[in-house]
Amino acid sequence: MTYHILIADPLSEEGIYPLRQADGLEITIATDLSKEDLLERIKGFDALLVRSQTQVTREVIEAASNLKIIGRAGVGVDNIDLDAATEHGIIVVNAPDGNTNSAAEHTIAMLTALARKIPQAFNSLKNGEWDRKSFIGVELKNKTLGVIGLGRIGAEVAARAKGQRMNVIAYDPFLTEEKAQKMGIGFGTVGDVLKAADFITIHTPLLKETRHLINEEAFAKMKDGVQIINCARGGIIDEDALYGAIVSGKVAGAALDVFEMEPFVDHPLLTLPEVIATPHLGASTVEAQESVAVDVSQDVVNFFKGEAVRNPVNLPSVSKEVMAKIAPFFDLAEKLGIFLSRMTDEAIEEVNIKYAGELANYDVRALTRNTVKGILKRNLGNHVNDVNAKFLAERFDIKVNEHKTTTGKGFLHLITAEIVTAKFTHRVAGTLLNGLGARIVKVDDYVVDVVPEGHLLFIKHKDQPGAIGRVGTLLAQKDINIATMQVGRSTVGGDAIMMLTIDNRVEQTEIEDLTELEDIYEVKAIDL
Ligand SMILES: NC(=O)c1ccc[n+]([C@@H]2O[C@H](COP(=O)([O-])OP(=O)(O)OC[C@H]3O[C@@H](n4cnc5c(N)ncnc54)[C@H](O)[C@@H]3O)[C@@H](O)[C@H]2O)c1
Ligand SMILES: O=C(O)[C@H](O)COP(=O)(O)O
Repeated sequence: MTYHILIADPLSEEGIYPLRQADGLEITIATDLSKEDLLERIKGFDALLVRSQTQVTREVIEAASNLKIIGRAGVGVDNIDLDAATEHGIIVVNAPDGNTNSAAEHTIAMLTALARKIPQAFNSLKNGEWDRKSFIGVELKNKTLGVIGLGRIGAEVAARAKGQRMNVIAYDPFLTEEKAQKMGIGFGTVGDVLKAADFITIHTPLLKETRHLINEEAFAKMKDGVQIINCARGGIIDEDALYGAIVSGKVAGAALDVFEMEPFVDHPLLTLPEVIATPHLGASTVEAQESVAVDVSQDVVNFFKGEAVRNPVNLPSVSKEVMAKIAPFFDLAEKLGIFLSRMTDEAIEEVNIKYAGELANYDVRALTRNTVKGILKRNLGNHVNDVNAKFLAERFDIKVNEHKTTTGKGFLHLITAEIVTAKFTHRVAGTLLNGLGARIVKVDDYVVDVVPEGHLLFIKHKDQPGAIGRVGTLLAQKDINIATMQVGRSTVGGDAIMMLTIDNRVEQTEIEDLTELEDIYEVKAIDL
């Protein structure tokens, strides 16, 4: 099988080495595609790799009928419609760590250039002037740097600013007093940071909550003569408000690497002498480009090899340690879902998944998604996958609940999956037995011991002599070999079940014939 990869923004050739090395991947590099060209060409591709330039809109995703993975060689995924990708079961991966250092260094370069008016002085010199009066700067030492967003880049910038003997104050919703103390910085609300800072640097993602976070109202709270740096995302600062604040003298300078509309070449802000700017170069170093391209390429290779990706954006990421604990249960979790989906033809209203024993100590959301995927597969086939399983469950008004208890109920680990319909509740439980592999150990209230593999028949019947024999005889007449058989009953002469593993898939007519046998209530064929 060959997977087709489209690289639509320039990526480091050294960085895409993992893709070049992998078997079964065919790479097409086509950068600077127009929107129309991308829409036209995307159809044939299984993977799309981009930086921040290519806009992966819902329209693009809808046109991409084969697309399985989008790789963003960088951090920001605001150019990718994540909801559309999730709905279409397309996994989005990024490279969150590879350009942190470069972006932090660029921010410090911008801060220093801004404080000392280096670009303006250089321009003047290039124009044949020797002007030593117009470019009086300010020192960074003892000034306060306000950092809004203290994630990977914000924290690196804060550490470097301390090296410049600046005081740092930060706001981040995840910043605690203890952490701030450890870092040797101050912390407060956004308002506190805006009020205290001589320089303000922004390092948040662009989200609904951060769009125009720095607006007219925010400028009003700042010190007179404040200077602003934005190496995060355009749109976090309201550019019209910034223009007004500079013209009014409130803001003494701004250093911008990112803009609301990129490319950004013809904007009033660029006419102001107080503004210095670079064309989104924060991550543009040899090292960062190689690093982000390697990370994202490796995830694409992992994905097509069926292995876990390291940096999923539209799936919760799971640490290596947790992954090692839960990965052996992936297949069982999905099979419990498939099993349950065959237990009823009614609309499922609720899914409850209970983790007992050691498993309850881990983040098992990936297993829950697998079970939900198994349940939905009956009606959705390959349209459901890990990425969209929970989204699709929500769309069908199926509530999914996860429960955990560390008491193993006699097993080291036990997963019990349950579906609730308007009339019935069905449940199936499974475990992994040391050295023996997966087992289904309970179906509804009946204890069984069945390998979840191949073709199963689940038969409900009356506990009467002859019932089991009649089933065996009919299957023999149809030339269907029984590999294993388990029986269980609630009370003598009451309801009972048979669980058979058979060598061939049974046809619908054969199920109907079995159902017509005396004392047989219900027959379900389950292919795992
Ligand atoms: N200019 C460039 O070329 C360049 C390069 C790399 C990254 N970036 C951008 O830099 C930004 C930061 O990247 P990162 O890797 O540090 O991301 P990160 O996820 O590590 O950090 C972002 C931080 O912002 C915080 N945050 C979210 N909402 C906030 C709010 N309302 N107020 C304050 N803080 C808030 C988060 O809690 C998080 O700690 C992103 O927008 C990314 O796209 C730009
Ligand atoms: O979010 C990012 O990683 C940066 O903005 C870098 O974007 P780029 O890959 O287009 O340089």
